[in-house]
Amino acid sequence: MLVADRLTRHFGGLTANEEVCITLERGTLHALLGPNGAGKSTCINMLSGDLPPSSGRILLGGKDITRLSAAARSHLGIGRSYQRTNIFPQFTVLENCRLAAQSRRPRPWKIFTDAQRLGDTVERARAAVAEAGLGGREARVAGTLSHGEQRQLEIAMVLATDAKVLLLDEPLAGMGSEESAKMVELLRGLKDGRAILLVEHDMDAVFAVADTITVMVNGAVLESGPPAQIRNSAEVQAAYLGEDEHV
Ligand SMILES: Nc1ncnc2c1ncn2[C@@H]1O[C@H](COP(=O)(O)OP(=O)(O)OP(=O)(O)O)[C@@H](O)[C@H]1O
Repeated sequence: MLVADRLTRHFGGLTANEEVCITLERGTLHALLGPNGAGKSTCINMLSGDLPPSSGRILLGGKDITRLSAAARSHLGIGRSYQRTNIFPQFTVLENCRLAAQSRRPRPWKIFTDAQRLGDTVERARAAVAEAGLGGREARVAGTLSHGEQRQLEIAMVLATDAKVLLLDEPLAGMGSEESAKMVELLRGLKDGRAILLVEHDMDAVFAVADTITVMVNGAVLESGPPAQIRNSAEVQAAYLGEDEHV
C-alpha cells in the first residue's frame, strides 16, 4: 500500500536516514523499532510529508507521492499521530473528531453551507470515536480525559480523516500497563482494511501486535521481518535488544 524506497535524509553532515526501505501492507501492522536517535521519527516525518527526503521515493498504491505536501497526502488517505498529544483540549471529543473529519473536505472551513455534508462529517466523527473505544464520551471536554483516553482520541482524529494508512508515533508513550493493554487491543482492531506503521518503544506491545518489525540503528535498517525472526536475530540482540530480558 505504502512503500518507502531507499529514503535518505541528511541534516547537514548527519545522515538521519540512509536508504531506508519499508513496505506497509493492508491488513497488517508494521512496527519500527530502534534506540533513541536511530531515525524513526525522521522516517515517519518523511512518510507523512512533514519532512522532504534528501533522496529516495515514497509510493502509495504504486503512485509516486514523494513531492506531495502533508495535506495532499492526508487527502489520499495517509493519517498520522504525533509523539506529543495533539488535541484541542477545550473542545469536546466529538468536536475534535469533527474538525479532523472536516479537514479532509475540499473547502474545510465552509462548514455551515451544506447541512447534508456536515451531517456526513458528524457521522464519520461519531464512527471514529466509537472505533477508537471512546463511545459514550462524545460530549466530554477533551482536556478532562485521562492521558490514555487522550491518546485514544488522537487515534480517533486520525480515523475521522478516513485514513487507510496510519502512521502512529509512540501512541503508548506515558501510559500505565492497563492503558497500554487497551491501546494494544485497539491497534489490533484497526488493522482491518488499513496499513499501520507503529513507532513504539514498548517492546511487549510491539511484539504483541506487530506482523512485521523493522529495526533501525544509526539511520539504517538493520533487519526487517516477522516478530519471531527479530526476536531470535543475533544481530538485533547484539545491536539493540541484547540487554532487554523480555525479548
Ligand atoms: N531537524 C533536525 N535537525 C538536525 N538533526 C536532526 C533533526 N531531526 C533529527 N535529527 C537527528 O537525526 C537523528 C535521528 O533522529 P530521530 O528523531 O529520527 O530518531 P528517533 O529514532 O526517532 O529517536 P527517538 O526514539 O529519540 O525519537 C538524530 O541524531 C537526531 O539528532
